[in-house]
Amino acid sequence: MDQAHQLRALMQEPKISAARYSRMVAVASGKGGVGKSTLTLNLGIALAKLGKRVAILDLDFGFGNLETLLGANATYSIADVKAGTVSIEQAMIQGPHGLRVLAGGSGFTEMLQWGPQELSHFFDAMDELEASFDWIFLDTGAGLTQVQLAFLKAAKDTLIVTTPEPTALTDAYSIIKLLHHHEPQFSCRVVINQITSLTEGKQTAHQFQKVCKEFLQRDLPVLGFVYKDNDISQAIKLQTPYLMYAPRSQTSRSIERLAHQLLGEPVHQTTGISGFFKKWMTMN
Ligand SMILES: Nc1ncnc2c1ncn2[C@@H]1O[C@H](COP(=O)(O)OP(=O)(O)OP(=O)(O)O)[C@@H](O)[C@H]1O
Repeated sequence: MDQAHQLRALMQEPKISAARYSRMVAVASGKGGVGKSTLTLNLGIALAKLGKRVAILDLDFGFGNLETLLGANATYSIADVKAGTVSIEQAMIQGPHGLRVLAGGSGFTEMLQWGPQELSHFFDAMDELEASFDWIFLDTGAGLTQVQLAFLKAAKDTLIVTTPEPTALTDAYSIIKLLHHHEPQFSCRVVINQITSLTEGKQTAHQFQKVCKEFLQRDLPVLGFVYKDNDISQAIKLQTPYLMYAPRSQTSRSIERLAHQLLGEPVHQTTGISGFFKKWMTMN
C-alpha cells in the first residue's frame, strides 16, 4: 500500500469526542520577531504551574528556538522517534513544572517521504503524547508559507500573536484573512504582545477587531495582552524562561492571566494530534 492509500485508510478512523483529546492550539504570527516563541513557552509554563500537563511541539523548521529559550540542547528530535530508536518521552526536553518540548528540526517536513514503518512509529508516539498531556501547543513559524498555512488549517484552533505595531497588525490580519477564506470554521483569537499600557492594548484590540468585522464580517476574540518588559531579553540571554526569571512582574502576571483565559474557553471539536498530522499530510 503506498503512502496515499495508507493516509486515506488512516483518515477513515472514527472521530472521538473532543473531551478525550488534549487541547491543541497552534500559535502563529504574521510578522517574525513579535514574541511568538517566547509567549508560547511562557504560556505553557503558566499552564504547567496551574497543574496542567503541557507539551510544546516546535514546528518552526530550521528557526525553532524553544530549546535555546529553555537553555537546553535537544539530544533527539522527531527523526529519532520515527526511526523507533527513542520513545517520545525520551525525545522531549524537560522544562519547568513538568513542561515538555519536542524539537522539530527539519524532521516534520520530511514526513511525506517516510515509509509505513516510520509512519507507524510516529503515529504511535503521537497517540502516546495525546494520552500524556492535557495541552499541546504547536509553535509554528512566522509568515505565510504553504507549509505553515497548512499547519494552521489542519490545527483548526489558532492563537495569533501580534504587537501593536502597524506592520505586525497588517501581517496578522493577512493570516486571519487567508484562514477565513480557506478554512471558515477555524477558531482563532489574538494576543497583543509588548503593550506599554492597557490603554494601548485596548485601543489596538478595538481597531483590529473593527477591521476584521468590517472586511471579513468576523468577530475576532482577543484573548488578552502581554506587557512589554526589557527584562525578557535579559532572561533570554541567561537562557532562563522569563516566567521563572521574573515570576512576579507585571508581564508574568499578564501571561498568567492568558493561561486562565485559555482554561476558561469552551473545548473545540478536534481530531487530536494524530488527526492534525494526518490532515496536514493530505494538504502537502
Ligand atoms: N513582552 C515582551 N516584552 C519585551 N520584549 C519581548 C516581549 N516578547 C518578546 N520580546 C522580544 O522579542 C524578541 C523575539 O522574540 P521571539 O523569538 O519569541 O519572537 P518570534 O515571534 O517567535 O520570532 P520568530 O518569528 O523569529 O520565530 C526577543 O528577543 C524578545 O526579547
